[in-house]
Amino acid sequence: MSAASARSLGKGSAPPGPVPNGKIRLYSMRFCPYAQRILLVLQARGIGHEVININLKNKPEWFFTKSPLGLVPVLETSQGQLIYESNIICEYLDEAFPGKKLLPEDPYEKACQKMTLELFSKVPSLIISFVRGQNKEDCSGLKEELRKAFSKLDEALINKKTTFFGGNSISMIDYLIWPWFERLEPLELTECISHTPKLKLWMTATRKDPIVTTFFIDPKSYRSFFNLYLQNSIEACDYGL
Ligand SMILES: N[C@@H](CCC(=O)N[C@@H](CSCC(=O)c1ccc([N+](=O)[O-])cc1)C(=O)NCC(=O)O)C(=O)O
Repeated sequence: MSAASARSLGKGSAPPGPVPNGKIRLYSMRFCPYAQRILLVLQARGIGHEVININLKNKPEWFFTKSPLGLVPVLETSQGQLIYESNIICEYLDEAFPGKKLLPEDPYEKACQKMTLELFSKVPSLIISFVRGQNKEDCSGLKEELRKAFSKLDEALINKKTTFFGGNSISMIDYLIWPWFERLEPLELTECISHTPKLKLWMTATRKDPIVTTFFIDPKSYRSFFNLYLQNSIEACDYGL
């Protein structure tokens, strides 16, 4: 369905042609947690797509015509429409394509998923600060902030009394937050979930989801990627290919 594992395009590459009819295109990067959200949703919804990986350390000149901030992920439709910001892309995909939705129809249940996303909202910046600060500074403050955010998510699961955040089957909110949980082990941050038993059970259940399994990357590859990324190596985005 896609070429999610293709080498990335960099400076000097030819701009890609229009998106074929009946397809949708994702501009991605293999180790990007935000882009992983989109891959999970595309796969879960069975949406035919293609993937173009972007070398974020050597961006093609044309990429800024697709993404005003030069960030992945970006979605492009066959009508040339461009959509960026991972939350917005996921909601668009869920609405634009027929079939069983990942977001609930019920307005209250939908609001609950958005509130859970708010509880999670500090986690990506805390984790990236930890990645950047590792080996250089005392990260105990960041870890404490992460533990607090994870406690809130644990409480949400306790109150809901379900395996997943939206009920007893996996749904949009689980896919939106999972990519950062996948990175806890390679970053040696699992101690930050030691006090959250329900969240740990959620992680185990989510890790077993066949779609999550399809896009799972092993801890060693993440570590190698992070090392190269922090050195600003132009090989980082293609690590392992
Ligand atoms: N709101 C946006 C954020 C998008 C974003 O920031 N994209 C990064 C790529 S992600 C940066 C990255 O590679 C990375 C790797 C690992 C981890 N982690 O383990 O937590 C976090 C981030 C980027 O393109 N960046 C390009 C650029 O900055 O020039 C959205 O929701 O779409």
